[in-house]
Amino acid sequence: PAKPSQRKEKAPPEVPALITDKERGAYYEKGRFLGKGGFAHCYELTNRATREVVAGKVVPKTMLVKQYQRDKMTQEVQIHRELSHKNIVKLFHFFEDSLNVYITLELCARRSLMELHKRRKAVTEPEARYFTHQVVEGVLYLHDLKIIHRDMKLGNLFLNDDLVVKIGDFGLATTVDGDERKKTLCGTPNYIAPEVLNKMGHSFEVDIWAVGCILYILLFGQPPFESKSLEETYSRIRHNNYTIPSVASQPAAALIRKMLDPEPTRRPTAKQVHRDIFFKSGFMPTRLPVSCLTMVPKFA
Ligand SMILES: COc1cc(C(=O)NC2CCN(C)CC2)ccc1Nc1cc2c(cn1)c(C)nn2-c1cc(Cl)cc(CCC(N)=O)c1
Repeated sequence: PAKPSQRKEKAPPEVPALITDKERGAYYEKGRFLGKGGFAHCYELTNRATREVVAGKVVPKTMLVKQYQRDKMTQEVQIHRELSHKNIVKLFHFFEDSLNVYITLELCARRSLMELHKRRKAVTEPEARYFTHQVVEGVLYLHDLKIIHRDMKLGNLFLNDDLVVKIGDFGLATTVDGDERKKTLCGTPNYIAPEVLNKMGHSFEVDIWAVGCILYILLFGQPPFESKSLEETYSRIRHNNYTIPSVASQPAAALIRKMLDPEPTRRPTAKQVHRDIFFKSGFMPTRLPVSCLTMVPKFA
């Protein structure tokens, strides 16, 4: 068997205590480990000069030996670095040293909607409106720029100290030229749309499908097509086999049904979702207390 040092995806990167961005003459002190995803490990990095704390994604160059791996990372950064919106994680810098490639990103100190979901399960409808509305504003910004995220999921919806939602991880994102339908997707989105499974070509509508899954989980505490096995989940997606609990409000049920329409062209655009009656059909908080991370809020 391969020696541990040769085992590819498991070896954590060798990360120097002081990380140097030679081109900019910037130095970062490595802080605590925040988590890992794909080939990347993420740490809190403190800029030595400004004392600003950022999220630093570190990818060992040993993971980027094949050209397609380098190309994928280059595309992720090329797309992400151009973005500037309150509901999109900011990408600050991208640099390398002899061992690793580094990406510095906006630190979201309250982690992501995944951790909130694990702790709270279903949240109140005002909270679901609050979070989903911000996700839709971020998706609207991306779609206006002809960018499809393609991997919208709770773990990629980061939360800062004010519980503002920030869409991150553009590892599966792509740009659309004209009316083309994308034929390939290298990776496995979490809330995968039927047209991707059926390889019928896909476009912006896959992000709307994912937002439908996200709203469903926030309101009902579990994914709409959740099953014991991936095959069973895929079968339920192909058959559009899900139910909306009777506790759902009519506007919530109607919006979810539209976003989870098996026919992509019948799904609402991000603009139409943004204007949907669901966001006006009840209280929409302008901000949330951090206590929402752990307990049901008492709205005055
Ligand atoms: C202070 O900010 C954070 C703290 C934590 C945290 O407390 N993680 C603990 C660390 C200790 N272990 C035992 C439990 C998780 C996690 C994430 C934080 N912030 C944070 C993390 C961030 C970002 C912004 N902000 C961005 C952008 N990309 N990533 C990013 C990148 C990777 Cl490769 C992996 C993960 C972990 C998955 C997750 N959803 O937590 C995140």
